[in-house]
Amino acid sequence: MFRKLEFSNVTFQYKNKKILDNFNLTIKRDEKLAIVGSSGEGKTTLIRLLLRYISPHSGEIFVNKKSINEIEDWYKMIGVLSQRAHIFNRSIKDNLLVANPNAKEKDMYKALEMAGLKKFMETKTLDFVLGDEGKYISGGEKARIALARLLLRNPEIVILDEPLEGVDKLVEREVVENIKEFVKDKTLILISHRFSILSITDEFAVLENGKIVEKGKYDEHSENSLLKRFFKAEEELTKKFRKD
Ligand SMILES: Nc1ncnc2c1ncn2[C@@H]1O[C@H](COP(=O)(O)OP(=O)(O)OP(=O)(O)O)[C@@H](O)[C@H]1O
Repeated sequence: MFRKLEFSNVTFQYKNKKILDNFNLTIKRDEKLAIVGSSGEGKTTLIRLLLRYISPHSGEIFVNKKSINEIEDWYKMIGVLSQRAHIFNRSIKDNLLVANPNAKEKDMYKALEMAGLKKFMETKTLDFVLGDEGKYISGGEKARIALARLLLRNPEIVILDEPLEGVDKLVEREVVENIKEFVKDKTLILISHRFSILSITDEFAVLENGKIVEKGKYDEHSENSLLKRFFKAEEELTKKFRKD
């Protein structure tokens, strides 16, 4: 059972470019944390480290106080929704069975609906073939198939990288509510620029210059923090568009 994830003095660089620099972060079971940072700060790099696609150049990542590399069922524990989900040239059903071979059709329809694909499914059956890399469906639909897959997998730790990518505003609120319900008894790491989804986390960690510079509830962040500047910028943009 997952209890604790710990990045301890992790340093990672691509060629000469340092991305993470003595990075420290602890995430406990059931915590719901958003990682906020400007583009290129290393949020996706963090996910790749967690997936063990890359390894720290120094420092270590611990899961339940053991090295992440020693956790045998790590891939069962975590589920990642990334921006580059792989869609197979098979039916919707097969694309979902990859996540959970025991899933029943009833569960698949429920997961598709929770992921915001109710309307999409009104004209299709589970046998609909998605095409090579999902060429018969839109980018947003691909992202939501990937979300449905994650819902069916039901991992202990959920990592969401821009989960609302391709979700249009009309169903956004519903999808956010569904994700909120889904992660209620799970550990969540969320990366997003969309403010509606950030509301499902309890805490925000701000990534800047390879480190977490602030972590805490919204009110605990300083007035001039990147987090508050992000929120303010979004608010001002909304106001400006309303006016225009
Ligand atoms: N394979 C790679 N080789 C070299 N540089 C890379 C590689 N992958 C990413 N980078 C660089 O590392 C930095 C961090 O990338 P990363 O994708 O982790 O950022 P991010 O915070 O997720 O950005 P965004 O919010 O735009 O998705 C970026 O400057 C990026 O250009």
